[in-house]
Amino acid sequence: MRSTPTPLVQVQALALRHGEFTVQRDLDFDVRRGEVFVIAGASGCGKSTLLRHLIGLQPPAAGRVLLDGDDLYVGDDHRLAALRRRFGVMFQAGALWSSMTVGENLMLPMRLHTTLSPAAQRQQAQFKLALVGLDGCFDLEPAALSGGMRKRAAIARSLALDPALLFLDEPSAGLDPVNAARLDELVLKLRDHLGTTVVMVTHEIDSVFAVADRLLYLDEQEKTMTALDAPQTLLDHGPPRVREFLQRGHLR
Ligand SMILES: Nc1ncnc2c1ncn2[C@@H]1O[C@H](COP(=O)(O)OP(=O)(O)OP(=O)(O)O)[C@@H](O)[C@H]1O
Repeated sequence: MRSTPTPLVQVQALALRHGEFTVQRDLDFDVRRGEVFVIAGASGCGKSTLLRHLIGLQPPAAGRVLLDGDDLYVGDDHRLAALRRRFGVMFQAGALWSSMTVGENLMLPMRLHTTLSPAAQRQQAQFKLALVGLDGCFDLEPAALSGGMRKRAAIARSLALDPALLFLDEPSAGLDPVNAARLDELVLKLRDHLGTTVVMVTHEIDSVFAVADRLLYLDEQEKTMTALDAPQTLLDHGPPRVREFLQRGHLR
């Protein structure tokens, strides 16, 4: 009998609080290997707070977050740092160090966390830049890139250590439709060509339908998750507030 692999991320009875204020409670879900998993919901429902819990930045008020079966919040900072090296993160601002070239930005995590030679680091950085469609940008300053290019460079940097799991916070925020669509294509490329599992927060409904295998809906009024399924299934058969949320963008 074959045993099922442990889900990459397991969230169990998780409660999110800021001080006394409960943002969300009773969150129970798994992120499966190789899927694009989108976290969605109305503004202020707790998407960013959940993301912070998933990447080891905010210990839960209750419940657990497991990465590959390992509890993120058990043990010392050293252990947490080692667990965090297993995934990549691109924050909303997608900030790169402005004092370094794009290539140096990509090489920095390798310099800090690997034993690769400088030549190998350079080769890896160039490979990652090509992957996100930024060949030839290695020696540029980040300021010379457009907004969409900067986001893609930030994604390339989050891939520096070849993570199996990538967290993206609002990757297409502030981008025009063409660049937003390019970013969606990149997310699908990472999933389909590299087998990367992607957990993504987004407000963009078009993007949800373009990339999400499953969507987790955090309900602001119920203060818990009220849906987890494929976007089209939720559009057709989800709870009323989730259908309304998805229709708003989808019928534009
Ligand atoms: N550091 C904090 N201290 C206290 N309350 C906070 C803090 N950060 C967020 N909150 C509150 O927690 C709730 C959830 O915020 P969060 O930013 O996670 O929501 P969100 O769904 O990501 O919102 P948005 O879609 O607008 O980015 C909100 O009511 C917010 O005001």
